[in-house]
Amino acid sequence: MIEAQGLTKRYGSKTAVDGISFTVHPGKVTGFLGPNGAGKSTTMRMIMGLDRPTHGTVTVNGRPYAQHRSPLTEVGALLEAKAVHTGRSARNHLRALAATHGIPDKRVNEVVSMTGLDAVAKRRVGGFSLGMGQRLGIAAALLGDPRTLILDEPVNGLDPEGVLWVRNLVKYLAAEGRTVFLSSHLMSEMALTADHLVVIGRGRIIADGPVQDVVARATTSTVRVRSPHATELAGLLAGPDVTITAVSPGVLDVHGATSEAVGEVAAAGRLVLHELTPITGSLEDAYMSLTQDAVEYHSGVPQATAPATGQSQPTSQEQAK
Ligand SMILES: Nc1ncnc2c1ncn2[C@@H]1O[C@H](COP(=O)(O)OP(=O)(O)OP(=O)(O)O)[C@@H](O)[C@H]1O
Repeated sequence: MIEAQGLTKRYGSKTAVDGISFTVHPGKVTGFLGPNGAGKSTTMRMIMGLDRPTHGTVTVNGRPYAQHRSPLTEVGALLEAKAVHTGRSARNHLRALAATHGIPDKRVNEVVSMTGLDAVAKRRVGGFSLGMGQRLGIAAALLGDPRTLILDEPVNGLDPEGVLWVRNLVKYLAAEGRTVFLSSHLMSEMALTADHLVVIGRGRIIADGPVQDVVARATTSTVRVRSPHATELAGLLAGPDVTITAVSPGVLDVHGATSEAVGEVAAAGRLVLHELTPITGSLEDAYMSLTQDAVEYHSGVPQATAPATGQSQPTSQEQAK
């Protein structure tokens, strides 16, 4: 478990983290989201005792990181994937790390296999690709078989197979009862991986809750309905809280009514429906809406005239979660 209370970090006049309080619970994957410069890495560094809070406290498994006798068995972290001795082989890098923490060599072989590094374990780390470096960083984080894992952008640079591997790995580790806290800018991936979200912007908490709640609160849901009697149906559905948009001939988007209500109105009016689909916003929609006032570094690229980015629900992947 990770518990932050009034956690604050100032660098000179810049407040990177501004009095945040949150708890990361075991048994779940908690995603840590926020725009560039929001304070995610600074928060993770404070959790790991690498930066001292200006105010407030943060504990891992009940104590500040530095007070753990055997920190590697408590917390494993991937903060800077390339922070390794580039002349060493991957296996020797892990062996050196294991030796200084009293971890047996056997565990090195286990994490090498777990992270798919068997074939390259003898190669010098200096020649590793970004993705291989990420795998090595994750192997190092797992070395102490820790109860808590902190992963800053673990899928950065990984190929699709690697992204899937990280997703399955962190879900497995959480299902074992571990605490998993990870950041990513890939919303679609986070939607598939995380159970819970902490969203920060300009150093402050913007949202903290189960993924579905965060998405539901920050997006509007729509019911897509297709009927040969669309005009008549629109007339029956009309009301002060209901907005109806004609998408194309015979297709309506209804805001302000549930799919059950739309279906019942259609049945009462004896109107045939060819489609009745609840459409919820995506995590990306929610994230954009939540962080719109917290983005410090705006790009100057004009927005594409995108259709509604909402997605049908539930998808087979979501059902499989
Ligand atoms: N050592 C430092 N000295 C001065 N300012 C810093 C330092 N580290 C971070 N900052 C500033 O603190 C703010 C938060 O940075 P941080 O790296 O924690 O953000 P982040 O959410 O991890 O961003 P990103 O998504 O880009 O990695 C930024 O404005 C950054 O410039």
